[in-house]
Amino acid sequence: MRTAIEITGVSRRYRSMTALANVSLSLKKDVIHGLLGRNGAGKTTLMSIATAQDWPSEGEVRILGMRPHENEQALPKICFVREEQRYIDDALAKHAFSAAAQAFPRWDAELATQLAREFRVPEKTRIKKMSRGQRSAVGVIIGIASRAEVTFFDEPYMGLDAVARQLFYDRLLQDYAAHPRTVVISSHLIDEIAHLIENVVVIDQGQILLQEPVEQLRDRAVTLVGRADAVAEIAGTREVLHHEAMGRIVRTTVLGALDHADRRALDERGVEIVPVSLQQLVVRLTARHGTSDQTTMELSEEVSR
Ligand SMILES: Nc1ncnc2c1ncn2[C@@H]1O[C@H](COP(=O)(O)OP(=O)(O)OP(=O)(O)O)[C@@H](O)[C@H]1O
Repeated sequence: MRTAIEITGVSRRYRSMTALANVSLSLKKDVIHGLLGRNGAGKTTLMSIATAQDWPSEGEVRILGMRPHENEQALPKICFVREEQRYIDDALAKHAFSAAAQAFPRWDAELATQLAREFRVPEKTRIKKMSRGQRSAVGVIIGIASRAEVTFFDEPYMGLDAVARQLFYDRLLQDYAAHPRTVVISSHLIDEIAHLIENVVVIDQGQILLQEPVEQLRDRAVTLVGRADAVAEIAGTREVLHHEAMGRIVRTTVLGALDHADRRALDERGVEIVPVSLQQLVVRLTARHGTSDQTTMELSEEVSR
C-alpha cells in the first residue's frame, strides 16, 4: 500500500466557524510531508482528526487503510506530537518515556535516552516545571523514538533554540533514513524544514491550496529583477504573485517555469533570475488566496500549469 493517510471530504465546524471545509488529501507512505499554512488555517484541526483526537463533522479518515477512531489496531501505529501535550501530573521525562514505551510497540528506549542527553532534558525536573523548550524536547523525543508508522509533529519546535531545532531536524532525518515511516510536520519556519520535506501541503482557511512534491514546487515561480520594461516583457504573459518597484528597478515574482528562450531573452536584457524560496512561495500563494475570490481548485490548477 503506497498511501498512508487518506482524508476524504472532511469538514470540521465549530458552531458558525468552519475550521476544515471538505478537505480531501492523499499522502504517500514513508515520505516526510510538510503541512504549511497561516495561523488558524486548520493544521492542528486536520492533524487532530487524522490522529483520532477529534471527530470530523463530515467525511472519512483512513490511516494505513484503517479508520483510526477508537481503533486499537490503528492507534499504536500513530504518534501525534503537539505543543500543548498533556502529561500525567508530576511526571518526569522518564515517566513520559515509559508511557510511550507502552503505547508504541516500536519504541526505542536507548534512542530516547540518547536524545534526552543530547537535548539536555533535565532528569529530575517534573515536565510541568520544565522550560517551554525542554517540554518541546520531551515531545520531539517521543515523536522520534516511538518510530510510529505514521507520526505527526504539530509545530514541534516551539521554544526550542536554534541548536535544539537543528538537532531535531538532524536526528529525525537520521532515524527516518534508518527506519522509514510517514511523517507529517506542520511549521511556520518553512525554509528551515524545506530540506527535510519531500512533499508540501498548503492549507488556507480550511481548504487545501496545493499539494505537490517540493522539487516541483521550487520550479513553479521565479523572481525577476531588472529594468521595469524588460521585466514586464517577460512577466507580462504570466501570473504575477508579487511586484515591488525600487526606482527604475523592479522585482516581480511570477508563476510558471522559464524555458530556454525565456532565460536567453532575460539574459540579453540584463534581467536577473532569483529563485523563490519555499517560504516566499507559500507566503505569496496564501496572501493571494486570502484576497481573491478564486476557488481552491482554480488556484491549484494555476500553480500546476
Ligand atoms: N475548539 C475550538 N472551538 C472553536 N474554534 C476552534 C476550535 N479549535 C480551532 N478552532 C478554530 O478553527 C480554525 C483552525 O484552527 P487550527 O488550530 O486548526 O489552526 P492552525 O492552522 O493549527 O493554526 P496555528 O498555526 O495558529 O496553530 C481557527 O480559526 C480556530 O480559531
